[in-house]
Amino acid sequence: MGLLQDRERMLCTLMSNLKGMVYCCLLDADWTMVFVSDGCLSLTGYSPEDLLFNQIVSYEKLTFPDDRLWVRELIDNAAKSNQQFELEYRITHVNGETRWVHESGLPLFNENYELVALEGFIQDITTRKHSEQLARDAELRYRSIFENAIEGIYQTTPNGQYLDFNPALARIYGYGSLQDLKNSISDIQYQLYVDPNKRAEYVALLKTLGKVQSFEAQVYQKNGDIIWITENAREVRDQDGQLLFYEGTVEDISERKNYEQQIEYQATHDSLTGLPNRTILTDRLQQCMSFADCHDHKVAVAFLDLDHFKLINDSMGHHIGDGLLTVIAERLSKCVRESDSVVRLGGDEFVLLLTCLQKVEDITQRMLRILSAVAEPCIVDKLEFIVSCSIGISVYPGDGSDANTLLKHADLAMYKAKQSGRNTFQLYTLELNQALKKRIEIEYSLRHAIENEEFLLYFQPKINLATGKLCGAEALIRWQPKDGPLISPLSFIPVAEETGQIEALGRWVLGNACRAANQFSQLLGKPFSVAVNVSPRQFRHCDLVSTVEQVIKDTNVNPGCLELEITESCLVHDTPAFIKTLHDLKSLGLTLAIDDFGTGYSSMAYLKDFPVDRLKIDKAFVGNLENEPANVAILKAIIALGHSFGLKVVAEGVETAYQQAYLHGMGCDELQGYYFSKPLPLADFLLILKK
Ligand SMILES: Nc1nc2c(ncn2[C@@H]2O[C@@H]3COP(=O)(O)O[C@H]4[C@@H](O)[C@H](n5cnc6c(=O)[nH]c(N)nc65)O[C@@H]4COP(=O)(O)O[C@H]3[C@H]2O)c(=O)[nH]1
Repeated sequence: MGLLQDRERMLCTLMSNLKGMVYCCLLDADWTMVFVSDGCLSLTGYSPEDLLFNQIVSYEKLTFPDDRLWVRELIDNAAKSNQQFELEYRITHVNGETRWVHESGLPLFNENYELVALEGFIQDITTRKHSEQLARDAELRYRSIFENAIEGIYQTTPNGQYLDFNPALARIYGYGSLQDLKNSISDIQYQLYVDPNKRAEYVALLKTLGKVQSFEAQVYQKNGDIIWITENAREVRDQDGQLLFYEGTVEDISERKNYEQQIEYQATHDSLTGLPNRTILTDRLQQCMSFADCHDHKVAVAFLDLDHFKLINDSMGHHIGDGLLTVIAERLSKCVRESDSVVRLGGDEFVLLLTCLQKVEDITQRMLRILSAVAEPCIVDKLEFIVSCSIGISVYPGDGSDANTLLKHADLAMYKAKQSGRNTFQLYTLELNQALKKRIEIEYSLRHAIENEEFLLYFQPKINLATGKLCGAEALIRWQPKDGPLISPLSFIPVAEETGQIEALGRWVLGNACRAANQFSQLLGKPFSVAVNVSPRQFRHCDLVSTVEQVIKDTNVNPGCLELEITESCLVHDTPAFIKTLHDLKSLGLTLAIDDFGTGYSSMAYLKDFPVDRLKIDKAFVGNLENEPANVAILKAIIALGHSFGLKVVAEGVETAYQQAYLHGMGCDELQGYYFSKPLPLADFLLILKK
């Protein structure tokens, strides 16, 4: 008995603590409750007494009106077939709120198997229902985003099969439908990615970082077109950390990529010729060097500069210059192999990177081909031009281990090729480097020397053979650096010529020679002539006539005491302008001499057109008079030629009594040479004059 009471009490406790209502009801129209547990209050808001026997409210009333019909139908059917039932529906709480409930119950029969009541349990599931609703709403919302997103969204297996994707993905990849894409791509790595390694990279990133961001790659569209995409993706794992799939988004960035590529192309290529420009030269060369290292090859860096291009550009106009450059660029591109590069540095300078060379000798053939390709006639604007080029070559690894050194050495060699007469190529050598370094040093210090007036004039006497007396002097420049030995003009005049520094230097010489002539004339009490060397560049580039005129004015020299020595090579340009310059100079009252006669083209024609007074026979013909009988014939011919044009003939470089006597015998007018005196500093020369 005690045990039974205990069980009843335990059941009562259990029922009153249940979160829900235990009930027993009749199957009438009100679902009249004959028993409800204490849970009634929290479920409905009514106390059990209010609901029992429909005291205040019936359960039928509490059932949400829209649900009443189907709830009854379902329970009736279950009861009739003696089955347990479970259902979820709504009730109205006493406070007016609608609550979701879950009911499970079963029919009760009496001993005559007549259905008499229902027994069961009703639980408030509003919170769960809300969560489910929220989840459904969210699912709907996200589905809509998924379906309508502009970005492609996908889930794939780690080994590259699609699990799910949205319409945008199919659209981006050029497929007509989701199904189309699903049927077509079964291996993303090899069917989609242009470079399958990219997919491997993507998977590796996901494995190490768990995600990829802004991962850019090229993929094939259905029709074979290639597009650029960017992907963001992550790994999705289950609660145990097992990898389920990859999930990510795809954006078509072809437009941006194409634009970037276009910008990059413009930045790295020359707009005129379409060749790569200097911005990528170092990188390219670096790549070639690394490749050469791996394959034990050599790389040639050929620095190519067109000869006299500036002249064509300036005289014919830039459109002709541009046309020529385009033609040459095409020819150069055709002369090289696919693995080689042709870069336009700017202006008329190109650099060729020749790869896969086994030995330096291979370069010669290729350079000869380039020289002759460039020298083919070019037709631009229906005009025919013939241009040549000079090429300097350095070879990796022998001539430098980094890009800058190789380029610098190729440039130096090119400079040498220009010096060697152009239309040729020159390989870089160590000696060349040293010589050019020296030359650059001279060029650099010459600039300061001009500013600091580190120059001196030496004077070498000229002897009149008829009288045996001093008849003039040649002014010869010397460079006396502050803390160094005297430098010969042979070292720095050619540099000054090339760099244009000769113009300032020439003005300095002219001024000082005129002042010296004044000094000498004053000392002797009669005009004394000083000869000055005028370089070819002075003739070509500056207004020589007005410079000389100005110097004569400034120094107040007697123009008859100034002689200008022009080298024979200058005279070859017998253009009307050049002849006019000679006449204009002559009209200033000075005298003109042709220097180094016999070493140039010695065109006799110019002797009759040019208003010159003297021929100076080059010392090469005098020096070997004793041993070279041929020189005798030449000397005789030159002297006769000069005299036949009414010119005085001067022989330079007389070093022996024999030479002096011989030249005397041949009728030479004046002599100059170490036999009489070396060139002397001003003070020493004044001493000779005084004697
Ligand atoms: N072996 C030998 N040499 C003799 C003898 N007599 C004279 N000489 C040298 O022969 C050169 C003659 O000058 P150049 O032919 O005009 O050749 C000159 C000239 O072309 C150039 N030069 C010198 N001064 C000037 C200048 O003020 N302006 C320009 N533009 N060039 C200059 O530099 C060249 C060399 O000048 P320097 O060294 O002074 O050399 C001078 C002179 O010292 C001799 O008996 N034997």
